[in-house]
Amino acid sequence: MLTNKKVAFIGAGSMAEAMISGILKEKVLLPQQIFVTNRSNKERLLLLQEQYGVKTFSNNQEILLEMDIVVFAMKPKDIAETIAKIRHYTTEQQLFISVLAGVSTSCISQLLGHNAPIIRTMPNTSAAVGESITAISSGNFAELEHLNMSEELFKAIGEVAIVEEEKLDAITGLSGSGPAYIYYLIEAMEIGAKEIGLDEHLAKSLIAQVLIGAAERIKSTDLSSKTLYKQVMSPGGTTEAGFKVLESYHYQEAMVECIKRAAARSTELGKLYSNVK
Ligand SMILES: NC(=O)C1=CN([C@@H]2O[C@H](COP(=O)(O)OP(=O)(O)OC[C@H]3O[C@@H](n4cnc5c(N)ncnc54)[C@H](O)[C@@H]3O)[C@@H](O)[C@H]2O)C=CC1
Ligand SMILES: O=C(O)[C@@H]1CCC=N1
Repeated sequence: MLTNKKVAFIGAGSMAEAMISGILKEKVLLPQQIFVTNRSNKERLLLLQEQYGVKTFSNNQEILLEMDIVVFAMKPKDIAETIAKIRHYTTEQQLFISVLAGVSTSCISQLLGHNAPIIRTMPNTSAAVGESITAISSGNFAELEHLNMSEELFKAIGEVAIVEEEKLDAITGLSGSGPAYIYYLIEAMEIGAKEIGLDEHLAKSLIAQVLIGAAERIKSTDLSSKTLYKQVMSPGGTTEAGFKVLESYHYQEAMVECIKRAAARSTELGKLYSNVK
């Protein structure tokens, strides 16, 4: 479906790079089908050009008219300004894909000023190792073919879940930001490991395998997470002793509130930066 399609990435940050590297690794697109632009950092574009063989462009927005798909990969705060600059080089025949937190497809439609199809998505940085979970939703004016094309693109960087757009803010708070919560946990486990005298490299590999094992387990069983952690916990044993400390710090409540706050922030970002009610 993506054969001969030209895809432009507007914004060459970490998310765009994670996507580009996965897409090329899986040969979903060839380097010459990918065009990337960034606001100011020319070195960044050069680096992507050298590393991935993709084409880059700047100050040449006319080239956008040749694109079949335009991926918005800048920060939400930059969406209105970006679209104001490029909208004259866009058409209703193109597909627009957004990875932006919070920004709705109706907002993007209004900023574009025409009825091009828009797909809103929420990947995560595990895309860099082909393990993103990307939620994709069919937004304004999008047909099944646009959803299918987007699905093909995002399957290159991991798994895909097709959802309704109204779920996207919640998903952003859970799985878009999710890798950061896990890395924070890992950092804490690393500090703990050091304090009990374990070597840094050994600790890192132990922690990584604990996470991989737990993730595989949760995917392959119908048992609840509660049952799984209870299976680890022997009465009067080590895990129970550790859990008592976690409970005294309200660890679980903190994570619940963290996810709720991140999801609410996604909604706020949409309102803050869209300039559209
Ligand atoms: N980093 C993450 O974990 C995830 C990020 N996202 C979303 O992806 C988007 C990008 O995030 P990151 O890659 O982390 O940000 P980033 O800050 O690394 O990259 C954004 C890039 O966009 C460029 N940019 C801004 N305005 C532009 C314009 N008018 N034209 C061309 N380039 C422009 C900036 O110069 C910057 O290099 C955000 O909207 C974020 O909500 C979504 C899922 C996960
Ligand atoms: O922190 C953020 O706003 C972005 C969206 C999801 C992950 N990173």
